[in-house]
Amino acid sequence: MSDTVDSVIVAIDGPSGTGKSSTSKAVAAKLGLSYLDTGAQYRAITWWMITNGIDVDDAAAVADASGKPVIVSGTDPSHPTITVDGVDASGPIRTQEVTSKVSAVSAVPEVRTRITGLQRSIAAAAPHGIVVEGRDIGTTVLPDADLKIFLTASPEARAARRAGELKGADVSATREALVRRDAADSTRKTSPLAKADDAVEVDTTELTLQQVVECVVTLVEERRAAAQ
Ligand SMILES: Nc1ncnc2c1ncn2[C@@H]1O[C@H](COP(=O)(O)OP(=O)(O)OP(=O)(O)O)[C@@H](O)[C@H]1O
Ligand SMILES: Nc1ccn([C@@H]2O[C@H](COP(=O)(O)O)[C@@H](O)[C@H]2O)c(=O)n1
Repeated sequence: MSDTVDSVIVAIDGPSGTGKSSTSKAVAAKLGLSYLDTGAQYRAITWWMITNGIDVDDAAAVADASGKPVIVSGTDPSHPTITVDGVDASGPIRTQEVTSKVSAVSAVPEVRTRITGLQRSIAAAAPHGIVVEGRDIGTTVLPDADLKIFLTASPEARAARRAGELKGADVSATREALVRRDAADSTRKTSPLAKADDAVEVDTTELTLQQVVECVVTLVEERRAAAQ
């Protein structure tokens, strides 16, 4: 376990729409831990590239600019925040344009090096431990995490969940878009979306959010008990 007695580092990875954010926030709130949405950080740097006129398909230009934006993540699970150069980016990072461009930006090695460093320093500073969610947390960012979870769900379930959020969205178009994004994230060379060998896989297709949260909380408590 991490240095402080009750401190715990939990890594939650998985494809898009499997419930990482909802689960991670609820688990962190229940256990008094900090929470970090790493996807929001990749979205934030993508938004900065777009608003500063950088062609996101030009990997060299993205790499050159990758050190410029100042990205700050607030880690309270009941009120997570993200700013870029001091500006609240929580709304703009959720647009369709950012969603369609984020995989190109997050595939650039210089971007990953920058954001991974940020993630590690946030995790190290969390006073009681942290739940960090993303695509490569268990494999690359925090390979020594106390507990690693890999969430999955069928593409149909994930598309139905997302389409439910985006009122009136077409489920099959939503399914195609998320499958395409997963494929890009899983096949990039640097730190692709992958399950760590020692991660616990939880298929959420038939589970309610509450059941998934209870499952993860139980796993954390088991790890804590085993470490006593
Ligand atoms: N087990 C579940 N059953 C039903 N709906 C769920 C479940 N888990 C999450 N959801 C809903 O599915 C949607 C997507 O969840 P969430 O944003 O947590 O996924 P995610 O894995 O973080 O997605 P992304 O990687 O795209 O950010 C949300 O509307 C959430 O309320
Ligand atoms: N650890 C991570 C987290 C995210 N990404 C990239 O960001 C995109 C957006 O993530 P969401 O969770 O907000 O959907 C995702 O599609 C990845 O391209 C990443 O590379 N590594």
